[in-house]
Amino acid sequence: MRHRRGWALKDCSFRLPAGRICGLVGPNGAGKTTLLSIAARVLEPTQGTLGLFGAAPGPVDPGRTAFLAQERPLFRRFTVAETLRLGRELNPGWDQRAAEDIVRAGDVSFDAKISTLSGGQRTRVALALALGKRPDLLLLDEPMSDLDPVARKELMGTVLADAAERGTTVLMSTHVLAELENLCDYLVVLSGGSVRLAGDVDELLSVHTMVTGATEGEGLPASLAHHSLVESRISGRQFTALIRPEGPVAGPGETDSPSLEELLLAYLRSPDAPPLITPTAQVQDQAYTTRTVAA
Ligand SMILES: Nc1ncnc2c1ncn2[C@@H]1O[C@H](COP(=O)(O)OP(=O)(O)OP(=O)(O)O)[C@@H](O)[C@H]1O
Repeated sequence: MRHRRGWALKDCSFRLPAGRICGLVGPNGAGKTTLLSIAARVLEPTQGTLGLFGAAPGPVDPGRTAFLAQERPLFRRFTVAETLRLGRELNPGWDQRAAEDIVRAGDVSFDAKISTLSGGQRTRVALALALGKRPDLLLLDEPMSDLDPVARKELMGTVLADAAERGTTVLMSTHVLAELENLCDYLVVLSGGSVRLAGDVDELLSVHTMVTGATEGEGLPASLAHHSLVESRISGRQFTALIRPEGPVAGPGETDSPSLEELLLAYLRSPDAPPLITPTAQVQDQAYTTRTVAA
């Protein structure tokens, strides 16, 4: 996706298997909203293609995708009840009860006008609208940003339970790294419009190792040079490094598995680290990658 100021997304190819809950992480301006908007067909990419639901790129039933956009676009003059009614009339597979349950759980009045709702309440209604559609693909742009901690847990629990029951694929951007651990089983990290990391969370964690120990001289131990270095920090005479081992990790220092938050922080701090796209996340079919959509 190219804007007048330059590329918002470039060399951005990955595959998200069906039924996975995928966290989309990256610094401000990395291209997360752009990617979600392309997936939701709100934006047409300048180049490249998007394939949905295992089909070759082409028209898809818009009812199969729901998008919770960052600005939560709702009609301000509608009441909550009218908003849900709109959802019901526009979507053949609409589930009124599921949508109402989400609104009710937040004690939001069905008679309240959207313009009078708080940011978090608006997010709740927008999420009710998205989940009421019963989508196969749920695209969430920073769903937790204006929710209080209790509402976050409750609503993300609803999303997860719903996805588990119906096999929904979820792609969710967030800056709340600590909470991703309990939410996602798949991950895409963007930086500068490109994919830095993509794949199954367990697989990504298993191919990385944290090493800590005493520095050699003032730097990292020479033995670490045999591995791919993602990030290292030196504090006094101690170092901490996140590596992708290229064999057994020998030499001084203790090794440990990184937490998901440690893994993500290391990649976010080091945009020049070598990218890693695991085999399940690689695009196999050339048709998905090269066709020019619009001049
Ligand atoms: N309509 C536009 N015109 C010009 N540039 C744009 C436009 N929309 C987005 N961009 C640029 O594209 C890049 C990616 O923006 P995007 O909103 O996708 O980032 P993001 O990862 O969602 O950021 P954030 O975490 O701040 O929400 C940014 O550099 C942004 O300035």
